Parts: sequence; structure tokens; C-alpha cells
Amino acid sequence: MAPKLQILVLISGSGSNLQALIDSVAGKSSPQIDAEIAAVISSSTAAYGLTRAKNADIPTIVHDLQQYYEDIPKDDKVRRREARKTFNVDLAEKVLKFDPDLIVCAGWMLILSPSFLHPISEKGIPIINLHPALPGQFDGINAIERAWQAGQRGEITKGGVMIHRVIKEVDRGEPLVVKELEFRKEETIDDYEERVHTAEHIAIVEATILALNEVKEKRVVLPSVENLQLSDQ
Ligand SMILES: Nc1nc2c(c(=O)[nH]1)N[C@@H](CN(C=O)c1ccc(C(=O)N[C@@H](CCC(=O)O)C(=O)O)cc1)CN2
Ligand SMILES: NCC(=O)N[C@@H]1O[C@H](COP(=O)([O-])[O-])[C@@H](O)[C@H]1O
Repeated sequence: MAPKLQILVLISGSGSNLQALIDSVAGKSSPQIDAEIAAVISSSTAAYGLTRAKNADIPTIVHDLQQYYEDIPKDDKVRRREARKTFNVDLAEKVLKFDPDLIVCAGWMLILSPSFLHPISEKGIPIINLHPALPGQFDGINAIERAWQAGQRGEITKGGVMIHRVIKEVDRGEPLVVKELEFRKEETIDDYEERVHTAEHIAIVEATILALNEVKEKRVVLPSVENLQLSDQ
């Protein structure tokens, strides 16, 4: 039996999308992800997602940027930039120790710099990210609120979520899964956000399966010459 593919999940908060992945891997929801979650790395010690991971017996690591900024004055831009680079280098090292087949950013709220992206790319490990807006819309943080406000102003007629490949340019990677949500008149932001999260939980599982299938396709093992000779007999 081939060993299961390994997913490493990056989080920063509640982890409801991580929970969607955990439930799918465990076969508690459909479609089922045919892989294991090797580890969860959180950028915050306070992330409830850490509890979700521990409840599922998944190894957890906290990789806290603030620890890298300790003793560096806020106005010392040079040292903070250096500290941020070290944060990314160290994050890549921690991730690579698990040798994942896929990295999923499930509410990871920090920009991943080339110091992280390059070593990961060198190993050919794909990274995907969940973003609560449509391609090209509201890159960055607070996208749910920004989309809802634009909808309320009539500037856009729909919002949605996407799972995209992670590249250096934030939220500009190729979309893998897109779920559109029509804005509803008089809908509160809380009600819109609830629809967004529901869509996220579906999209992140679908996109993870798609990305893992791409990994499997790349790993197509050609039959050995002996097998071919046998099959010719
Ligand atoms: N290089 C990339 N890094 C990340 C991507 C990406 O596509 N390319 N996606 C993001 C996730 N994300 C939106 O989906 C996102 C998260 C956070 C930020 C951001 O501006 N973070 C600030 C801190 C914000 C704050 O806490 O106030 C920062 O990193 O300094 C932008 C986009 C994950 N990373
Ligand atoms: N730009 C990234 C971003 O805004 N990500 C958002 O963080 C939340 C994580 O929720 P969760 O911790 O419950 O999975 C999700 O709403 C996700 O779209």
C-alpha cells in the first residue's frame, strides 16, 4: 500500500477551515481527502485551531513572529526586516522537517516572503491559500468586510471565496476553486460572513483534493523494465 500523502496546514486563528480538513481526512465529511495532516503550524499561541489539531492528535507548532520582534524597537525598520526574514527562513526549516506533499494556508495571516517560498519551491512543494474574496478582489486582510461593504454600496453584485496557489504576489496566484456568493439586499455582515465560511469549508476540501491529485499525477511511477518485459510475454 502506498504511503499516504502528507499535508501541512498553516493557521493563525479559530481553525474552522482546519477542522473541515480534519473532518474530511477522518472520513467524517464528504468528499474525503485521501491524505494525512502531518502537522499544524500556527502563527499565534492563542489560535483555537491548535486545540482542534490536538484533539485530532495532530502535531502542532507555534511559530510566533512577535518572538522574533522582541527587544527590537518598532521604529528599527532594518532589524525588524532582518527579524522577519529569519522568521520566514525558520518557518521553512520547520515545515521541511515534515517533508509535506502539500502546504495549505487555512487562515494564515502573514505574508510569506521569498525566504520561505524559495526553499519550499526548491523542494517542489505546492502551497495553496484560502482567501475570502473572488480572484482579483480585495487582496489582503479584512476581505470579507471590504467585499460586504462594496456590495452594500452597489459597487459589486457578488462576493465569494477562492483557493489559489500561493506565489510571491499576495492573493494573485492561480485560482484552483472559486465559489461565488450573490449579495443579498439588507443582509447583515454577520449573515454574509456565515455564508462565506460555509463556502470556505467546502472550497478548501475540494481544492486540497485537486492539489493532491496534481501531486499524485506528478508521482506517476512508470512500470520497471522487468514488468514491461513480463507483460509482453
Ligand atoms: N506570498 C504570499 N503570502 C501569503 C499569501 C499569498 O498569496 N502570497 N496569502 C496570504 C493569506 N492572506 C490572504 O488570503 C493574507 C494574510 C495576511 C496579509 C497581511 O497583510 N498580513 C500582514 C499582517 C496583517 C496584520 O496582522 O495586521 C503581514 O504579513 O505583515 C495579507 C494576505 C498568506 N500569505
Ligand atoms: N487573507 C486570509 C484570510 O482572510 N483568511 C481568512 O481567515 C479566516 C480563517 O478562519 P478559520 O481560522 O476559522 O479557518 C477565514 O475566513 C479565511 O478566509
